[in-house]
Amino acid sequence: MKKSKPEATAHTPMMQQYFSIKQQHPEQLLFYRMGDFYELFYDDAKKAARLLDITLTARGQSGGQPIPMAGIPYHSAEGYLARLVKLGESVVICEQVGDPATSKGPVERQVARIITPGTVSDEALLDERRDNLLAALVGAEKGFGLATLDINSGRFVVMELRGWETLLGELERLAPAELLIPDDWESNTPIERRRAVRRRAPWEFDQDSAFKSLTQQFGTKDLVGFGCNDLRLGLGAAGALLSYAKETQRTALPHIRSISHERFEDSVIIDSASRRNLEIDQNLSGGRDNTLLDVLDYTATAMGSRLLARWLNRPLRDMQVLGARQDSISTLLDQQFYLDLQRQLKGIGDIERILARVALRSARPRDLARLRDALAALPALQDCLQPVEAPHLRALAEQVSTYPDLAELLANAVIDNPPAVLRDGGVIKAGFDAELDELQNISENAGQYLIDLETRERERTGLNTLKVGYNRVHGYYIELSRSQSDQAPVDYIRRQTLKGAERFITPELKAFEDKALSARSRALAREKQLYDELLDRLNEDLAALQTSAASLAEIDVLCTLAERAGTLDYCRPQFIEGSQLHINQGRHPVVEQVLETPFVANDLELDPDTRMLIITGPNMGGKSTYMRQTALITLLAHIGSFVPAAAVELSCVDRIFTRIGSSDDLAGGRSTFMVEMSETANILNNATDQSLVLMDEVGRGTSTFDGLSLAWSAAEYLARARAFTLFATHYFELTGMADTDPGVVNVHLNATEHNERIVFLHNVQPGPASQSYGLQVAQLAGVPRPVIERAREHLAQLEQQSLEQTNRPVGAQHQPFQSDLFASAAHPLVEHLQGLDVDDLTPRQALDLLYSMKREWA
Ligand SMILES: Nc1ncnc2c1ncn2[C@@H]1O[C@H](COP(=O)(O)OP(=O)(O)OP(=O)(O)O)[C@@H](O)[C@H]1O
Repeated sequence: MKKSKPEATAHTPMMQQYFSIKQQHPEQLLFYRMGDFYELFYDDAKKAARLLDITLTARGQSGGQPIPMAGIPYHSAEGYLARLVKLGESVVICEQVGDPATSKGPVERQVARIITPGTVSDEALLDERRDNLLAALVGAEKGFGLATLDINSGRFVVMELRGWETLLGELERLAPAELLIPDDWESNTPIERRRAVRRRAPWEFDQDSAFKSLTQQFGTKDLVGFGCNDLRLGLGAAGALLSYAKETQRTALPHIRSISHERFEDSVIIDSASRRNLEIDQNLSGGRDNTLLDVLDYTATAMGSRLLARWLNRPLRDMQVLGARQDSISTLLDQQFYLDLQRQLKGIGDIERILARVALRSARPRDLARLRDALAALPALQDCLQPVEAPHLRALAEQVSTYPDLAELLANAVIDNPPAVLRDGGVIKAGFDAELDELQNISENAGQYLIDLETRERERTGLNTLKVGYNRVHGYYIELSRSQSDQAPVDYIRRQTLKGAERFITPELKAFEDKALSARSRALAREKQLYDELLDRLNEDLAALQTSAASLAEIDVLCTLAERAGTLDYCRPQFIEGSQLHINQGRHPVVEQVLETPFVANDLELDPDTRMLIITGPNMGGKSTYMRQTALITLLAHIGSFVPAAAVELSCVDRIFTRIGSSDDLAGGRSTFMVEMSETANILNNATDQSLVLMDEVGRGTSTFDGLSLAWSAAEYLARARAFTLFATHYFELTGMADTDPGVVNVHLNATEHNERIVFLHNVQPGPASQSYGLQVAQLAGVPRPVIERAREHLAQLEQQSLEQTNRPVGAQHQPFQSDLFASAAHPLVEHLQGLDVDDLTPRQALDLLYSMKREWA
C-alpha cells in the first residue's frame, strides 16, 4: 500500500486543519480562532509579531518541530486589525463553527470573512472622513483600464486612460487603499512601489466574463445604460474588482447597483505634483491642517465631508452642474436656509456607510439606532427644505424623501442605547415581539419564582431548613439539612448529598429549570432572528435609502459652501465664454485664514491678448501666494463653489498645472532638479490654450546659466502654447519677454525699505520689480551679520564685473544681478535658441538639445 505523505501524517489533526485552510490563503495573515484567542502560526506569526509588536512564542510541536505562534485576544482584535489594515495587510478570519463539546478531533472551523485594506467596512477600521477605495488596473502605456469601488457606499466607477503620467496622477487623486493588478504585469513599473498591491490571476480581468458578472450584478441585459458597454480595458478592471469584493465579503453585495463611467476630459485635470503643491486635501507634510479642504470642511456629516473632498479632487467642466451648484449655494446663502439645514443634518450622521453595512449584513445594533435617529430627523429636515426654491435643491429634497414606516419600525424595535454588539442580546425593545418578551420574562423572573417556590415548599412541608438554590453543575435544587432530609416529601428526588445537607429536585423545579436555562439562549436566538428580519426589511428599501443618503450628503456640502461663502466673504464666480480670467481683489483662501495681519487682496487680468504674467519681486514678497490663490480660486470655481474674491469672471479651464517648490523624490531615485525638470516637461508636453499654468522659479535648482536658459525657453514655449501662465522668477532677464511678446506682461510684488528693514506690501503692481532685496530678506531670516556684510561685498563685485563686461551705463544701485547671456545677440547659444522651431521639438527634445549645446560650448 502506498504510504501517505510524511508531512501530512506528521502534523497533529488540528495543524492539518490549519494547513488545509492556510493553503487557500497563502498571502494573507490567517487569524485562527482558538477559544478566546486568534492565533497565528509559522511565518504569519513571525510577521504579525513584527508588525504588531506582540510576543512570538511556540505552541507545542507538530511534524517534529516547534510551531511559532503569536496570539491576539478575541476581544481586542479590532485594534490589531486596524493596524494591520493600515499597513496594507489582509487578514483572513477563521472562526470555530462546530461545538467543541461534541466535536471528535478539532472543532470545525470556517473562514468567516477576509479583511483587506480596500474592502473593510467595520467602522472602527475606517477613517470616517476619507473614502476607502479598492481599485483594479489593467492594460499598458497605450491604454489603461482603471476601476474603483467604495464598498462602504457601493460607488463603482470605471475609466480608461492613456500614459503612465496620467495614470499615476489618477492613482494619486484616488489614493486607493488596495490595488489589484494582473499577475502577468511586467514588474518594475511605478505601480509596484505602492502599498497593498495584489496580483490577481490574469483571467480575472477578462472582459467577456467581466461583462457577464457586471450585468448579473446589476440585473441588466447590457451596460449601455451606464455608458460602459463599449469599454474594454475598463470593464476588465471592473470585473476583477467585483470578483475580489465578492470573494472577500462572502455575502451578496446588493448595494452595488450601478457603475459610472468617468471621462477624463469631463474634469479639470490636475496632475499629482500640482495636486500636492496646491495642498488641496493634504498639506506638504501629509496632514490635513491648512489645506483647502480644512478651510472649507464645515460639513455636518462625515458623508458630506467625504463628498466635499471628492468634489475638490475632481473639479468639473460641466457648466450645467456647476451652475446648479452655484444657484443652490446662492439660495441657501441669501435666505440663510443653511443655518437650520445644517442643524438638522447633524442629526443624520453617516447613513451612507451604515446602509452599506446593512447591505453587507454587518450592521451593528448602534448602526440601526443611528439609522433610526436619522430617519426620525427627516421630516423636520424636509420642513426646512420646503421653502427652498432652487430647482437643484428641490430635486435633491425629493430624493431625500421620508420613510415613516421604517422610522416607526426602528423606533419600536431598537432600544434607545443598544450595546455595541448583538452577541449578548439586549437590542430589541420590550413590547416589539411577544415571543421574545415571554422568553425574557422567564429568565428575568427566575429569581422571584425561586423565592416564591421556597416560601410555598416551606409551608407545604413545614421544614424550616428548606432552601432553594442553584449551582452550575447540578442546576436548581431544594436543599434540606441532614436532620430534616428524611422528612422530604415523596415527590422530592435526591440529587446530591453533601456533608450536612441533601439536595433534591422536583418535577416542577426540573420543568422550570429547562425553561429558564433554555429561555436565555432562545431569547438570544429570537433576537438574532428579529435583527435579521430588520435587516431584511431595510434591504427592501436599500436603493431608495442610498439615493437619499447621497442627496443628503450633497445638501450638506452645498450648505457648507453657502456657510463658508457667507462667513468668509466669498463671491459667486461668473463663467464666461472664450479665454478669460479676471479676478478682482482675489485672496488666498488658506493664507488669509492663518495670517494675523490683514491679507492684501490682489487683482489679476488674463485674456486672449494677455496670456502670461512674469511675476518678479523680493523673496517673501507674495509671488507664490498670488499664483496659488489664482489656482485655488479657479479650482473652487470648478467645483461650483463661491471663491475668495470681490468678483471673478473666468472661462472653463482644462487643466491646472503647477511647478512650485523643490522637493526630491529620493525613493523614486530622482534628485530635486530632476523632479523639477520632469514636472516642467509634463507641463510643456500637456499645456493647452485652455490650461492654467503656474511656474514658480523654474531653473533655480541648477547653475545660473543653465537655469536661466531653461526658464526662459520654457516661458517662451508656454507663451506659444497660449496657456494662461503665471511665471514667477528671480531671473530678471525674463522680464524682457514683455518687450517682444505682447501677450506677456510684467507684474511685481512690491516692498519698501523702512529704517533699513524691508517691509513687504504684498501688492501686485504693473511692471517688473526694481529691487531684489535678497540680502535684506536673508538678514530678516537671521543670517549672521558678518555673512550679510560679506555678501554685500560679493554682490558689489559681481555687479561691477557685470557692468564692465557689458559696458552698460550704471543703473540703480540695487539693480539685481543680471546675467548677460541673453543680452548678447552674438552668443552662439542664444542664436541657436532663437533659431529653434520649438513647434517641431518636444520639450524633452528641447531640453536634451540645450544640454548637448551646453556640453559643446563648455
Ligand atoms: N497678499 C498677501 N497679503 C498678506 N500677506 C501675504 C500676502 N502674500 C504673501 N503674504 C505673506 O508673505 C509670505 C511669503 O509669501 P510667498 O511665499 O508668496 O512669497 P514669495 O514671493 O513666493 O517668496 P519666495 O520668492 O521666497 O518664494 C506668506 O507666507 C504670507 O505670510
